[in-house]
Amino acid sequence: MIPTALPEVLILEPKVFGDARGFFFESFNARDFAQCTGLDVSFVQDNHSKSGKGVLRGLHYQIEHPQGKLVRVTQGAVFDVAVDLRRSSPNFGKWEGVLLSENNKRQLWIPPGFAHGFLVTSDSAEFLYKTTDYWHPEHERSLLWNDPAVGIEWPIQGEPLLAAKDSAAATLELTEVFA
Ligand SMILES: Cc1cn([C@H]2C[C@H](O)[C@@H](COP(=O)(O)OP(=O)(O)O[C@H]3O[C@@H](C)C(=O)[C@@H](O)[C@H]3O)O2)c(=O)[nH]c1=O
Repeated sequence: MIPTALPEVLILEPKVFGDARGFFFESFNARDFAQCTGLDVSFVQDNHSKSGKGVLRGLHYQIEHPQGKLVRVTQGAVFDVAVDLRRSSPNFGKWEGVLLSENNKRQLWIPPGFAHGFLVTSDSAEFLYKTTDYWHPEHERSLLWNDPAVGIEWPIQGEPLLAAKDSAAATLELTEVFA
């Protein structure tokens, strides 16, 4: 496990077994996850998306039923970002960005209370993640990806491809946050 600048956001690197056939690794093991993170969480939903180069999804969170997310990339590469939205946190409004790719096989743990998003930096990317709570569309919120008050340094020149809801997302000043 590799810590990040945001102490609750963790990078996990699975042990990959390569041989003449290809590779094998345990992409999730509940006992190892609990042991190496010290967390007692259970995952209830798995999601899978595919996106083209320059697509930016996020920055998403649920203001009620907040989800912890364990995210990874099985094809291509993304710049994955978490933003601490807990007002009481010393890191409120701070972000962390990590390259996740099919090659490095890194996984990122994003706890409840954080917004999450990613930018596809390869021609396309398949993105898989586990969540600790179910999707509650009525509680979904989007933080504006390029809010200067957050200042995420996205590795992009020009404009990303966004969903309408993400183009119209709220800034940190105006969005609902966690206590
Ligand atoms: C998130 C979600 C969406 N959907 C549906 C709703 C919609 O018709 C379609 C696409 O949804 P979205 O546009 O919200 O997909 P997307 O923009 O990929 O949303 C995801 O973004 C990343 C960054 C996250 O962190 C996730 O939690 C999630 O918010 O899928 C579900 O059925 N279940 C779900 O859990």
